[in-house]
Amino acid sequence: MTFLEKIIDKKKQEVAERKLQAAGKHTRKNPIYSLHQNVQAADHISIIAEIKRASPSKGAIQMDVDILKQAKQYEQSGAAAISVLTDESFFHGSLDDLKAVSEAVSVPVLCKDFMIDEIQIDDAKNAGASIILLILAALPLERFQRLYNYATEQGLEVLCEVHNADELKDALTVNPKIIGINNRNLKTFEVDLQTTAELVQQIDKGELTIISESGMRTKEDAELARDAGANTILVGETLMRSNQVEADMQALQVPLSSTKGAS
Ligand SMILES: O=P(O)(O)OC[C@@H](O)[C@@H](O)c1c[nH]c2ccccc12
Repeated sequence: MTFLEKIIDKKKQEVAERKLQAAGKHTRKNPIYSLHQNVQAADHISIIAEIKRASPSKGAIQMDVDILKQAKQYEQSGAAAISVLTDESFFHGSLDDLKAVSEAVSVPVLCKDFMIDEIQIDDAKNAGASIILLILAALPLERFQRLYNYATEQGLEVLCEVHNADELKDALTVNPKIIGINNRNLKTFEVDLQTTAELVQQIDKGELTIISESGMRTKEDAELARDAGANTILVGETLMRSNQVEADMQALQVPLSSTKGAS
């Protein structure tokens, strides 16, 4: 069984238990913000900065992080959105984290979880998310399409995450505005930044938000993503371990017009 399969099995149990509880009260306090608009307006690579205490591939990253302090630093450093891991069992996050962050900042917040059911989308919206994640590797095509439509009907943006050409082809069936290319294979945890370059070629970019996700550490990595054709990067571990978040984010926000070939 791959890790992704283990996570999805557990998620199915959690969703079944969740459905036995009463519907969540509508306690959302913040408006919905648009990542896509932020990205289109920027003249540099946009950053989705992630709050991630731990992960199955890395174990503990920063368990005792002050998430509000971290989120505000991300916002002040120009984050186009903030990603909050909400999975409890494998990533030590929660919807309470997402709610706290959403109420503390004025940028869109991405609910980073393994979505398999509409009820998770309702809960994410209720907690303050502006964007949800749908992972093609974790969903049959028809389920992906339904969840995509459901989330957009709720006014949320959807990050459609792919890792190979087949998943990309499936994602494109919904005409997504936001495509994330995960450089980390969620089945093997291997990271290869070339994944972005290989898959971007197969997208008619137009006005899409194209995110290179995972394994971003340096300015050179951001330049590689940009030169491949991405306009956004999603950065977790590097920023969680950084003791100079603002400087690191500055360095990663490389200008969008590549200077390649200029004399
Ligand atoms: O910490 P990194 O290598 O910067 O990666 C961030 C992000 O891409 C990663 O957390 C991620 C990408 N897709 C996911 C799906 C589920 C959980 C986590 C993820």
